[in-house]
Amino acid sequence: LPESFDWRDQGAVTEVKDQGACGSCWAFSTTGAVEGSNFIATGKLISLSEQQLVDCDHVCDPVDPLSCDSGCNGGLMTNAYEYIKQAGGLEKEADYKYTAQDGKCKFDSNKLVVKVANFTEVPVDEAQMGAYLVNYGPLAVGINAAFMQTYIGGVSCPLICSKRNIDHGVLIVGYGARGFTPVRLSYKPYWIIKNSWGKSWGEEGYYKLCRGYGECGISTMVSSVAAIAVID
Ligand SMILES: CCC[C@@H](/C=C/S(=O)(=O)c1ccccc1)NC(=O)[C@H](Cc1ccccc1)NC(=O)N1CCC(N2CCOCC2)CC1
Repeated sequence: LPESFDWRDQGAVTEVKDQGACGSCWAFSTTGAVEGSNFIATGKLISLSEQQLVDCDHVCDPVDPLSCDSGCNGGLMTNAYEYIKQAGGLEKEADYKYTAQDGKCKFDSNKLVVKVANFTEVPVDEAQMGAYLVNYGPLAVGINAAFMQTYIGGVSCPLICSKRNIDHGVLIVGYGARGFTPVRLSYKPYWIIKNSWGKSWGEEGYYKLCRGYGECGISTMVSSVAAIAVID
């Protein structure tokens, strides 16, 4: 496994987006994972529609039927993958634009560009997450975002970030480690996380979270688009 890896260097990640005043983080995490897998499968980077998920995806979690995807009121990436499989795929961002509010479903099956054949939940520990990332592409993860609101840059490693209150969906696009020094005292491995709160948040929209401690529950709800069938 390489010491550091970043899917942005391969051109597999679209620009940082902004969900606005709408609890649709789950939809951005999902499109990010599908955009990455689609790039790996086709070499083409296509920005995909979160609004289609916000308006049209009301899939419920099979385990917890009360937890259904509900647009600006929250959702789960694993439910969203199921929706994409059932709906037949996703439209481009340009064809189904983001409005940051719940709307009537305007799905047009003639405009599908990407079809998800299958997805996997990644039940591994943080050490193996790097291998999944390198092999399958960016990972959609749930995280406790308590310390993200005050984040302004650098490697965040909050000591008391609960692993249980997972409340935000984001995308791991890579990993690295600050401080490659012989003494390795300041060696701080981190995950490179794409957020959906605009480019002015964090480091141009990105969050660096320390790696190896299961920080903020980063390794508890991990999923990736294992198999993607492409249209066009
Ligand atoms: C109101 C939902 C807010 C939204 C994210 C908003 S946010 O703006 O990114 C943000 C997050 C944290 C701090 C501040 C701001 N969070 C979610 O959608 C998170 C994302 C997530 C959590 C756990 C694992 C994976 C992904 N999902 C959730 O919070 N849930 C899934 C849907 C569920 N509902 C059940 C009843 O019907 C309505 C929906 C509620 C729990």
